[in-house]
Amino acid sequence: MEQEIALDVKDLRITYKCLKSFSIKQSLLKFKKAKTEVYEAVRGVTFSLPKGEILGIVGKNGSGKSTMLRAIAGIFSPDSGIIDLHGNSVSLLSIGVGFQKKLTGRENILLSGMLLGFSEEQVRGKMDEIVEFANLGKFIDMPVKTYSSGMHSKLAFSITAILEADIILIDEVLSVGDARFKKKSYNKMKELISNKDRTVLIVSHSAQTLKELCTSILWLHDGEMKMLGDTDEVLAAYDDFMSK
Ligand SMILES: Nc1ncnc2c1ncn2[C@@H]1O[C@H](COP(=O)(O)OP(=O)(O)OP(=O)(O)O)[C@@H](O)[C@H]1O
Repeated sequence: MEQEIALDVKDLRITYKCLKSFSIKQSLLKFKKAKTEVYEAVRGVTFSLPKGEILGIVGKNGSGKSTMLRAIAGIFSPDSGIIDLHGNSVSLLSIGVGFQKKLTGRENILLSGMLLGFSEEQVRGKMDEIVEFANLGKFIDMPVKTYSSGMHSKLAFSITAILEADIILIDEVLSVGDARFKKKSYNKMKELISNKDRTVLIVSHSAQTLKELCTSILWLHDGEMKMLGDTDEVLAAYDDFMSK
């Protein structure tokens, strides 16, 4: 029987446009416009992920891992290429992804949940479970700007983990939080992954985590695909490359 595909990524290209460093004084004097510099962070990435697979993504710093996950999550559009979610819901678990700082944790749960595509009723129905998992005490009713980075990621993790999208994107988040939360989130992650209908993409620098969780690995290098395949094989080649 043919495997059902959860996610197709075809010839994905993502560029960042930044202002070239220039002197404001000079450009004002010469009436020159600041030039933009284009940087291709993801170049021609193509893969298909069957439903239920857990794909690990490795690559040295700056190789395009987070950029690719953010595009798959729909946070920004690629310059070209196709991301086909085959009708699946997707959510990104990442430390850097923003909450509304002036709103409380509880208000952010509602907002984030609805941004993920859940109805207000669905999010309210899961509210107590999310609040309990996040275990932030009185901080849950305080503005997120008062949170430490660990508390921030606890809230982010709890929202994504309890609301359970079809495709979950995890960006290095398992390595943050205090020891107790780390263990709890790791176990929750394993529980989520054990659902055969759920498809997961995990960016991590921990070979041990990837070995334990993943069914295959994609290695990105300078925005391009260097290798895609069996977990042990790709991790061994990557380890060899990084230790040179
Ligand atoms: N907002 C941005 N503007 C300009 N360039 C950016 C921006 N964000 C990332 N980049 C560049 O794009 C490239 C890919 O960055 P990305 O964060 O996707 O890499 P990564 O593989 O996730 O790295 P890391 O392992 O350090 O988290 C890097 O060279 C980075 O400097």
